Amino acid sequence: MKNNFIIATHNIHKIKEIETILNFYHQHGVGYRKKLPQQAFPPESTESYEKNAKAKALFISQQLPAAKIIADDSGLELLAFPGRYGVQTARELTQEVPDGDLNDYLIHLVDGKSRQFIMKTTIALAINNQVVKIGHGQLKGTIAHTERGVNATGFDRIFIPAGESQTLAEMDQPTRISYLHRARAVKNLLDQLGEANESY
Ligand SMILES: O=c1[nH]c(=O)c2ncn([C@@H]3O[C@H](COP(=O)(O)OP(=O)(O)OP(=O)(O)O)[C@@H](O)[C@H]3O)c2[nH]1
Repeated sequence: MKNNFIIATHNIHKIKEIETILNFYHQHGVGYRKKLPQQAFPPESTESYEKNAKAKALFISQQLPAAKIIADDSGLELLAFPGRYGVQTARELTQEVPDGDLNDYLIHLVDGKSRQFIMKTTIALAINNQVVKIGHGQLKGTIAHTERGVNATGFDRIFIPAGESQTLAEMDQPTRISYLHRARAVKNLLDQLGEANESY
């Protein structure tokens, strides 16, 4: 069955990526701004991806109770800096690199150190003010020495999945999607709903 999901986030890049991922799995999604005026989401906690994803999904579900609301929380974990980023990635990176180039910053942050990272996503589905499913996804790999690839933007230009030599942005779309932390979380959620099988 093709589901119509509403994506609860203020991040337009995230909306586009989740729309693409859902289409890849023969599903459909649009940002909440297609249904509601812009909202001020409650502040995120520092405790867990799951708590933040649930809070964002429930916040929009309260206003659109009949809809299937999905929200994710994602974070970067670096082996070289175990205490940094993670659930606070958006806040910490915004403070450290206010208007700058995040990729350039990360490339040099790990110079001379372990370049290994894990990107994690937790995605929550809320319907009628209740969280009904939680999906998880992660990608392990290394941070490239320079940005590479034109098939995607953002971290995809510096993330090299473990066992690969190309960045995500150098890969074709099906291969790239198979590695994306957010796509893996969406797939995990759809699997739980019985909506994503290998025949797609
Ligand atoms: O290039 C990227 N590709 C990605 O795939 C990705 N995933 C996360 N991030 C970064 O991590 C922060 C936390 O993300 P986050 O889940 O807290 O979302 P957010 O605060 O931007 O939006 P919202 O969903 O909370 O409204 C974001 O701001 C980005 O700096 C990414 N950057």
